[in-house]
Amino acid sequence: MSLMKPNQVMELVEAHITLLLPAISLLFFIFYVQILSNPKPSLSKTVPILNARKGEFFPYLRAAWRNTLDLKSALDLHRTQHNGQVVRVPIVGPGNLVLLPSHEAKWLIDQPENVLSMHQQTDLHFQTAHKTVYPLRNQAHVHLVMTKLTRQVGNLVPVLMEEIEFAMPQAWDGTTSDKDGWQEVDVFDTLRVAIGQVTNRVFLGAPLCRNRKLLDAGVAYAQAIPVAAQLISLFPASLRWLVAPLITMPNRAYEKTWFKLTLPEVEARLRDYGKEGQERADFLQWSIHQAKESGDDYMWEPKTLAARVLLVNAAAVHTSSFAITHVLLDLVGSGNKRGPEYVAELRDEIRQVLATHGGWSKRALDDMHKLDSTFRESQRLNTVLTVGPLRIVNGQEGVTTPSGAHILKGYQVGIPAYQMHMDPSIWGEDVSEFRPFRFLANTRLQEPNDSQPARARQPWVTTSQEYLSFGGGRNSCPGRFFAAAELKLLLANILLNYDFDFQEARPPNQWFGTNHLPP
Ligand code: HEM
Repeated sequence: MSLMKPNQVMELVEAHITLLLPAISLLFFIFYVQILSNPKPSLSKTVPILNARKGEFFPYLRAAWRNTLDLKSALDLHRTQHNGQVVRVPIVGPGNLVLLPSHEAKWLIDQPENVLSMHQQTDLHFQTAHKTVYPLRNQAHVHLVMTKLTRQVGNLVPVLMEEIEFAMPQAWDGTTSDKDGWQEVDVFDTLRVAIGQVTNRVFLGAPLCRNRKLLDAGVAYAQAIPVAAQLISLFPASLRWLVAPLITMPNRAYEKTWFKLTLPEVEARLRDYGKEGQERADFLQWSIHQAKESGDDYMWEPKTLAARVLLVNAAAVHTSSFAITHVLLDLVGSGNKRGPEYVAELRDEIRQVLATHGGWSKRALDDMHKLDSTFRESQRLNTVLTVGPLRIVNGQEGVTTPSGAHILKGYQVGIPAYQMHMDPSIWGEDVSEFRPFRFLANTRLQEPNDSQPARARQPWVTTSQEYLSFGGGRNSCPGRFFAAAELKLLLANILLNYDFDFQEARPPNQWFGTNHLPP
């Protein structure tokens, strides 16, 4: 996933303009040649190209241009012109992408790694072989998120709430109120700092999690990874080793800042490891323990440990900042009638559940069904996964999909997740409306003669072949249980402490390539 807002891409580009300018004309040339050379022609003969127009010069290149600028319309074409069948999608970013019919989602997410590989896709997408990220040599952090962090969510609730109560008055400090007492806030820019702080309370502990330079370096790193990866992937494979050290210079700089600020803490923890009373309950400490148990010296190195936290930080902070931004825009943009009703219902639920449970706890969060449904609905409409889950065909002989398409080894396959989330036959005729309580019990509107039993409530973290915001199958987002707890606590805090100037509509999202981002 490339997770940057276009204005942030511009800021990054401006910051490195001296490096980029000399390369830009060369890049265009290489991109042109790469596209025209069409590395795997045998597939394109049998599989139509999405958005290519008959009789046009350079159809592949022009389709790539159109798909990159407006993937949303291209996905509509997939449904209307190609009847949702297998198509090839030239686009800047993923490259060599083949879109499968929505009904093959289950087949896709059920495939084992040796048939369709998620990890090869991540490596290719982020060009990890060219050191866009610090070389960690294994995926131990994914395992730790999936097991230790997820199991600890209940114990972390009080710490998360404490940090939220500390972070929010700083994020929305009220110093720029207008004469009526309202304060206009840039939701994304202010809440990404709060999310970074709260997340790192659990990753690194206090007071380090409140260091603004550290938070900024973490966010800048998360932005630099996909930018560098995309630049590198414009070059032919044989030239990448040459250009990558230049392109990844910003990544090295952010790592350096992160190391400077975190290594003293990491080294102190390593010195104190095993001493009585020094055990901390955070991701860094769990990583140290994991490294010790592994017996692998490289995992035990201070830089490896610090970089592991940095990488999980990159996976966690951006996605969660988008989610909180979207849900607030959805609520506040629900209009002057419905908006206050939704907020009042949510506040009632939060207060009632808190009274029943005597305060914040995991069980209290689990009982806030309306709050949970609000996030699930907002992420249905605003999924970061527009096409996906993406996997790379791994088998030597390629793979044959249930509908009979043979896809060659090395191609990426994905499902039109956004289209699936907007399909009226799944969600009902009001599919494009934000209905925060859609996911309470009896999700599917029950027709009078419907023989199907009504569905049980689906919590936000439940992935399925129809709901793909957190990906799907065994590789779906391992951080979703933590993310859901953190974000629900944050939204509850905001709802209980702030009022909103409701709007008749929310500002539209931005699309660039496969990115689907808040305004
Ligand atoms: C609302 C917030 C979040 C969203 C929407 C989100 C979404 C996703 C998606 C779509 C994927 C790819 C799954 C696939 O291809 O099937 C993913 C992977 C991942 N996410 Fe999240 N994520 C969120 C929060 C987090 C948090 C808080 C963490 C860490 C604590 C995290 C850690 C990861 C990791 C490590 C992976 C890669 C897993 C692997 O390599 O197997 N995510 N996430």
